[in-house]
Amino acid sequence: MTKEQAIILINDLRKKLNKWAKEYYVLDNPSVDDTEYDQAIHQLIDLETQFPELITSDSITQKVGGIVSDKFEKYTHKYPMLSLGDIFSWDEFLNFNKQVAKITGTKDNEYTAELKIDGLSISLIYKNNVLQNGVTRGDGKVGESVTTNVKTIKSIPLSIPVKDEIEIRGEVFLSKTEFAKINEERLINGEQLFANPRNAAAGTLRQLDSKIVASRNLDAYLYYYFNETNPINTQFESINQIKQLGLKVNPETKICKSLDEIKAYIEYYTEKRNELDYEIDGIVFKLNDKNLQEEVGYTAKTPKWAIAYKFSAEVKETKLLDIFPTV
Ligand SMILES: CC(C)(CNC(=O)c1ccc(Oc2ccccc2)cc1)c1ccc2c(N)nc(N)nc2n1
Repeated sequence: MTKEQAIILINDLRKKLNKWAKEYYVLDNPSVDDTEYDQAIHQLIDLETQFPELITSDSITQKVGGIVSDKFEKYTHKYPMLSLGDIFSWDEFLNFNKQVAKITGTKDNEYTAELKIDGLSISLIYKNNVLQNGVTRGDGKVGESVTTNVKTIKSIPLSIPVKDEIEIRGEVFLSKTEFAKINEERLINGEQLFANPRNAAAGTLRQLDSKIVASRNLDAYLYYYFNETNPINTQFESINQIKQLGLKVNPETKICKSLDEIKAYIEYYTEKRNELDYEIDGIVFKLNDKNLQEEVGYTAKTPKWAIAYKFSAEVKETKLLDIFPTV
């Protein structure tokens, strides 16, 4: 095969594989079966092995990991990764809304409601269409560059169809199903078990061997979009834009236009959380309008236009007999 023929084949395979990967890992709606996908990826790997000069950093073959780092480089966030104030009751939410109303002039504020995934925060920097960096939150100002590991997360695309420099942030997590699989394997190998999906995700993302990271199916839901060139006016539109770019957003996200809708959302997910295949530790409410967000402003560490409504820590049912077998 000539190099020219290989270039045509490689580009066709990459286009197909990127589309199929997005359908499978982001939209959870595959259009081809695993066999067809696996055949195409092996054909691409063979071609890239024959013509290594045709390998590009955003080729899907680069998502399989294999680089072992000795440490992670520090990375200073262009904008701080802020944290959230916590509340634990409906009365506290009413008080939060009252504080916001002092600035916005109305108690009928429009909020987005977003599930608070129990994972770890990540910041993705794309420039010239390509994923340049994946950085942990760290202390909010300086994080660790875990780009090699982030690239192995199947639902995070290595390229997006926009050239601007864009920062997309969200939560990396392990599903309950994946967490159980990993701990089962560790039990068989006599390794120490992870305490919960959050610890397992954090331990995995900070693995120095990206092959191990690729073997554990980390996932991510993104919720923060920042594009200096083309800013977006509402939080809900930002999430839509993230989705348009081919990244994964949480499908339970809604706009709440009244206190009744907010109360209903809280009640619904307080029950429904046990049915989700990922752990959540609360709900994040954000003033939807970005101009109002800037008016309400920030404290040193948190926005004053967002709040985390935390669920009471799950009380694991423990039977008395488990504790006092002689009872
Ligand atoms: C709201 C924000 C704190 C993100 N926002 C920011 O980090 C942020 C950072 C600088 C901003 O603007 C500034 C720029 C320069 C200086 C100061 C602020 C604005 C927002 C946040 C934090 C955790 C979240 C979580 N676990 N789940 C969901 N669903 N949403 C979350 N949202």
